[in-house]
Amino acid sequence: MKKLPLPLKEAVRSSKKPPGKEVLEELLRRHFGHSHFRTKQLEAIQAALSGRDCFCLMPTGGGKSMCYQIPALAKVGIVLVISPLIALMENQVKTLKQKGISAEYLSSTQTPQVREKIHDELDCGKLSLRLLYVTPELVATPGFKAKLSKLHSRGLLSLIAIDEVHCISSWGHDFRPAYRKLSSLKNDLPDVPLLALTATAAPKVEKDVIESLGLRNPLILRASFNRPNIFYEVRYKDITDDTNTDLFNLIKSRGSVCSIIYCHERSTCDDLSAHLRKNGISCAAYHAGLNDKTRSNVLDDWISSRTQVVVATVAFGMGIDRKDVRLVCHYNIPKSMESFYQESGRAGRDNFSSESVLYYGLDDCRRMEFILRNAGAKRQKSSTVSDASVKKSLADFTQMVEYCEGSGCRRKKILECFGEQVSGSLCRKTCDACKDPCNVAASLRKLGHFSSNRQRCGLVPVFMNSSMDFPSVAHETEFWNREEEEDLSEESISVSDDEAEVVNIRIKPTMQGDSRMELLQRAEERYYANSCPKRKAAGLSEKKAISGTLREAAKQRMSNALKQAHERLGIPMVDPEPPAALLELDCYDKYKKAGRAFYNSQVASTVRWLSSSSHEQIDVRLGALSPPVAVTKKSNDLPPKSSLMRSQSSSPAESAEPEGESSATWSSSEIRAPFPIESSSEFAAEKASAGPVRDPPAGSSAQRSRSGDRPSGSGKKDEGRVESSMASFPSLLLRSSVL
Ligand SMILES: Nc1ncnc2c1ncn2[C@@H]1O[C@H](COP(=O)(O)OP(=O)(O)OP(=O)(O)O)[C@@H](O)[C@H]1O
Ligand SMILES: [Mg+2]
Repeated sequence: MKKLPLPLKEAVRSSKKPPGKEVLEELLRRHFGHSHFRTKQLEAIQAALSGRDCFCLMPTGGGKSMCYQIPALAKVGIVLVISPLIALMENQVKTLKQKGISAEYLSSTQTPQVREKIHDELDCGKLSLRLLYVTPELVATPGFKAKLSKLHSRGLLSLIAIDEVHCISSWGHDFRPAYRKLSSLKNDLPDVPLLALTATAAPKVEKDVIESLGLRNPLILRASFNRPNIFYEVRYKDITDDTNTDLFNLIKSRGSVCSIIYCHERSTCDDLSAHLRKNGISCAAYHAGLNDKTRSNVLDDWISSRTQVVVATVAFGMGIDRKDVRLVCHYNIPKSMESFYQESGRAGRDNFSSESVLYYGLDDCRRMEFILRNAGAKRQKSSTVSDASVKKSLADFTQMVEYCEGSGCRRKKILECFGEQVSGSLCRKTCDACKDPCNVAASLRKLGHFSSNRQRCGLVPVFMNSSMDFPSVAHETEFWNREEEEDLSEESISVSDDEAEVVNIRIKPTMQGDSRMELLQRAEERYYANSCPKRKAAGLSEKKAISGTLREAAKQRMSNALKQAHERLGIPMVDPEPPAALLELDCYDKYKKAGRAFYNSQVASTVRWLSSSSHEQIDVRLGALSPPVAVTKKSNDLPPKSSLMRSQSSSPAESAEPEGESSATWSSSEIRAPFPIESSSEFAAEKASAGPVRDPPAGSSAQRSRSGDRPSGSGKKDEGRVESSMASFPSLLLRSSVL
């Protein structure tokens, strides 16, 4: 419901003198229901109202938004808020409107009509809009710049607030190139005050922000980074029997509280989420490999409490605005205290007691170290990063390792990393080291034994013991290919940026199947990127291409998920590989043209689906995917091997079984698709040469792999076949093992 303008507000807005504390507190109470300002809010507001530039550093959840929302109510004209995320803008505008405050946002996601209406409002004589949220990309456009100049010349632009301003600095953790374009604001609109807001405390970021924006004699405000309502704890993977079980027990023991679990890798998110769900926890994965729709559904479900736990990469980041998150777990060590603080800080934004639990593992630690080295080495090649920045990344990471491997107060350690010197008594037993020092010391002793045993066994020492100068293994590690997200809209980049997504470091003989597969996949992707121009010619960029190795890895994941489904449902276990191949093929058929991101997303959702579906549901789906089954006397009523080696058909005309195929063999020891898979160039070539309806030669890959190809199950040739709907999930598994 829209509130009538307050007489107070109108008086304040028309006055030339900046309002005093009492008046501002009254606005705070009247519009937001809070009785007093938090630390530094009042100073920031008064700076903005007096026309002074201000750099405001406040912790996550500290109340930065209020620093520009109150000036919008207290001064004539509008406040322009530059924000990196549409989701964030939407959210704030919605909340403000609910409070009767006139606010809008402009973005490409809105309809032309809505945008036009906002522009009309900006152009009209009597402006009622108080806050306008925009992206940095929009601010940089000449059209919008002209609009701002016009508003300014009419005396209607009272403040420009730049939220998440650390995005301007490549030293920050969320560098966003478009923020750089904001540098011209001060020149274009010199007498409009700028309010720069961030929770990123690195002094280098602060300097960079002030210089890049050209802030003039800014008031610099820094609030304490202490989050007294968060309890900090570290658990040690290497001395824990089973981390997944430990994590499950932790979540269970807290009841159905809203939680976030951060992981480095997308596949870990999918698998961990499936594991927790299997054990009865309402849970979903969130990462940049999922399509926009899935991500937005996951977010909606979590925000509205339909899902309790989100297992996410760093893509679940800025703008996640749920205040009652009670538990944030890190399944892998973050790359810096900065990242850890931001992520763990998503707990307890409502100031109620919350927890941060970090699972520290020596392998994770080594992995992250290598990644940081390699990322630096890679960027150095493109000469954008100096050796100093690699050293800085490693130094930042060392702080994180010290946090985990130290026995002192965790809170003190965090605050020291942000330059705050505090006494140990500040914590009041709100971290594991202060609450139970003996236990932490004992864990660290065990970890020490474990680590020296590893070294005796010839494994490389852990980070804290390793030299900063040991030979580079950069070529053995690789970041997740971030560029694959390029086709997402520029405005949603921050949501999709899994910066710390990592893969395993080196192929060791002991490496688990999935890790090996992932590493091989990267190698294959690199190979294609460097040496396969044919793919480009075929119209499939290498960034989007679905490699054979990726498909093998996906089949392996399906196979594991099927095994887990079998355990969960108590179905007799047989070879899951053929049904896994069918499920993978289904994903491939649907998304081969859309590209890798969509394919990965579909694979992940199938794995999730397997983790929660009933026997009947799986049965029906596999039945629909499986080819017709031939009943032959020769094979003791088992279907011929060929029956699992074809895909579905929608066209009876294309259904005749090639004679030669019935003798094809199936080896359960290797993962195989139900038929040979055409390469993308083959696919493109066929597309180019084939007519709309054409029967390819019997046995050709085109005939076998085209989505919809399938023997009819009727006609003379197919006598004795039974329809695929009769093939049940367990029987499919059983059959395949015998075959
Ligand atoms: N003076 C205040 N008194 C009580 N609550 C407040 C006050 N100011 C802000 N809040 C509340 O604090 C919460 C966090 O505010 P806000 O979203 O502005 O934080 P933030 O600093 O922008 O955090 P982030 O860095 O995560 O974006 C909100 O629920 C807000 O209503
Ligand atoms: Mg904020």
